[in-house]
Amino acid sequence: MAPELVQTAVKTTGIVTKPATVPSRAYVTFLAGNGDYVKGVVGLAKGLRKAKTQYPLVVAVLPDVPEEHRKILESQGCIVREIEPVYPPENQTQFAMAYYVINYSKLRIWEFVEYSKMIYVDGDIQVYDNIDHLFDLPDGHFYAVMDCFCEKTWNHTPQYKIGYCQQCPDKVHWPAELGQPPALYFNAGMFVFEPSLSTYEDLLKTLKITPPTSFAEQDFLNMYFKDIYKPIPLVYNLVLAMLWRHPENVELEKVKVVHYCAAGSKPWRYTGKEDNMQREDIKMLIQKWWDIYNDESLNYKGPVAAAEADAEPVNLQPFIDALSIAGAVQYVTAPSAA
Ligand SMILES: O=c1ccn([C@@H]2O[C@H](COP(=O)(O)OP(=O)(O)O)[C@@H](O)[C@H]2O)c(=O)[nH]1
Ligand SMILES: OC[C@H]1O[C@H](O[C@@H]2[C@@H](O)[C@H](O)[C@@H](O)[C@H](O)[C@@H]2O)[C@H](O)[C@@H](O)[C@H]1O
Ligand SMILES: [Mn+2]
Repeated sequence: MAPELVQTAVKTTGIVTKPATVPSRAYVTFLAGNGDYVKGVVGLAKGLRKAKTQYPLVVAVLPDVPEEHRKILESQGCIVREIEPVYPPENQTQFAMAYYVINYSKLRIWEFVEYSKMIYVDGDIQVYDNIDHLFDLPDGHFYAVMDCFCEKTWNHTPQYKIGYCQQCPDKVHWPAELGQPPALYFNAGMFVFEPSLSTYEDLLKTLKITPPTSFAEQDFLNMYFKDIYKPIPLVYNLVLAMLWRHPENVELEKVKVVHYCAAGSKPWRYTGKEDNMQREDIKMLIQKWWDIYNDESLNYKGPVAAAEADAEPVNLQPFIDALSIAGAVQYVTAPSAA
């Protein structure tokens, strides 16, 4: 696959720069641990195939992802790349919800400079329609969908306490005495970005002097990209809580990307017991995820098989004859046995 070849070239020269080649694009996700998130990534790989994306899926794996899981992902056509964990400033992680600290490691994807543009998606995201057109968005910006502040995971914030949410800024106005309303804030489960070594180095340098906060790398990325962030429609990352917090903003039949981030909504762990998990739309979306995960016709068939599946059989003999007559090709003949 071209990206891997480019990647090898970059590694061989040792000079990691943006190769002056045709822009290369890929989806990228992040996998940590030896648990069941690997099912999320398998589902994502099959969903992207069903949506007929023309780009590969790179999986940035932490060292604790077992070889068996890596093989499963490679068998589904994923490009598996090991990354080192990224930890926030020493002994300050108590400010971030422990569950989220591992997500700082997502920052390593800015180092994937063999790709000119990437779309990051969490492993608990499913892509139900082709979104390749997002790669054509103008460079120089950070594209992501706005988040919602109404779930109790936000109960430590002033906006939650006064009932303010950017999804409905006219419902509860931001009080002047609190100063400026919060800048537009994106959900970091899906975003369109340009890998860059200078940005990567600056991200890590800035992280070293930025105390962790509740939503860990999501807060950090919102702070870092505040000036170039451009919201994109929620059809590109439906944060499930929007269904019960802001139903007036959701046209479910138009949604292209679903983010299973609400408590209890990870399809591969779904029990239906948590709040909102018995909703008909939630049950439909869980089934929709499983239909893709269980669809064997969506399994990766390999580059050759895939090419053969589409190509007419070709008789290469006339081509070889023409080449040998023209003397264009000096076939290396095996040395005589004598
Ligand atoms: O044990 C874990 C936790 C998280 N992740 C990865 O980190 C992402 C962010 O975590 P999660 O989606 O659970 O956060 P949420 O979007 O639910 O807040 C996941 O989608 C996975 O890609 C993982 O691979 N293993
Ligand atoms: O590490 C912080 C995480 O923050 C985000 O999840 C949050 C956010 O969506 C809140 O709005 C929800 O209330 C909450 O449940 C959910 O976990 C990203 O989806 C995830 O990838 C990751 O960056
Ligand atoms: Mn997620």
